[in-house]
Amino acid sequence: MSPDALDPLLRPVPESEAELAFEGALRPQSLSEFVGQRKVRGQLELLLKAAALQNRTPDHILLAGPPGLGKTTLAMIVAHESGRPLRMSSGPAIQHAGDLAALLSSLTPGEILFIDEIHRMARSAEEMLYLAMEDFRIDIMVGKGAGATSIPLELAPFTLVGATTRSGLLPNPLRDRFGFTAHLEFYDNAELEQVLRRAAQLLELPIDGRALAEIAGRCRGTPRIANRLLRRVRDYALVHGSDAGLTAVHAALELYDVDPLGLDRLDRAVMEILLTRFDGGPVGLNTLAVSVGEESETVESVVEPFLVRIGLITRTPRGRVATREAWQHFGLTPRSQEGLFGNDL
Ligand SMILES: Nc1ncnc2c1ncn2[C@@H]1O[C@H](COP(=O)(O)OP(=O)(O)OP(=O)(O)O)[C@@H](O)[C@H]1O
Repeated sequence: MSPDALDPLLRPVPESEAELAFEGALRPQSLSEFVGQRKVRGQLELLLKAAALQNRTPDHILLAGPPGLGKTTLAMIVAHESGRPLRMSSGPAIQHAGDLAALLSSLTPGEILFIDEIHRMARSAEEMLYLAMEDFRIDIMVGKGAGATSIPLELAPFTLVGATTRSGLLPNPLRDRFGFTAHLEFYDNAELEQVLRRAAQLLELPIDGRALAEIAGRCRGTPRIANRLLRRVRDYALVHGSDAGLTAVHAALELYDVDPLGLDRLDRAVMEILLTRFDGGPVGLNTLAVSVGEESETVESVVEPFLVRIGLITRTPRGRVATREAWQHFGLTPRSQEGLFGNDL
């Protein structure tokens, strides 16, 4: 199952044209509008200013972190702040070195090239990218076998902004060619309230602070989910002719099955299997993924980072282990007391 198949309300990727338009309308345009990630903002600001002062293309940038935390938004901001055009592509669209060659050779001088999910690019294209990033040059192979020759092709200088939810999957030579890697973290509740306040203003939705705080606490530390929950609360208030207050928030989130911790169906499935079938672990990630009928990549990049962050599971050398808080949250009791908690291992 891909992230597309997750709970429609909480899934990390947009599901429709309407959703994309909604996201687009709420996207911050500048670093100063971008909420949270203070360190990353400061680092990017310095990098862009230095490039502007030297009148050169900014260094290549890698944005790493779970879905929905603002990687695409930051790529757009980099282009906007540096006054350069933006070209957008994605790893899965680059299946052959030829796809990448066509893309790179069509760039205009100084263009920002955004490659989302860069870890999913074809291996042959990755190798071509090394040279392109370093020397703004590629070698095009013509012919096959003994008669094959390579023709060098000069490229216009460009800045690559790569985004990945799995930076560990990138080969070192590729990772090393980025001048700067930003690791995006989950947002805290105060930051999410700020994201929500800004979105409510843009949507012209009157909503009080307690309602915002309640949504902020249930959106998996993720701005995309925060905005999506806000939209459901707005729908609820509209249909019921009510205020978008705490009552509407509770009713809407209950209707959509959003857990008080913001856990979605897949989070809950992973936790329940870990607690009930494996008695709290330790258990390997692949076994967990197979048990919930999910790909390991989705469990590792979408589910696990959040569960670790809120302290429901810990990673140990022997596998994933449920914490004391996990047993409490699910109202379950461990079968045996021995070696159950991550802290005790
Ligand atoms: N720091 C932020 N401040 C305000 N809004 C944000 C912020 N980060 C993300 N958003 C909002 O969240 C939504 C999702 O952000 P974005 O598409 O940039 O995430 P992403 O990390 O690229 O996700 P994916 O990995 O799934 O492509 C956008 O609508 C954007 O407006």
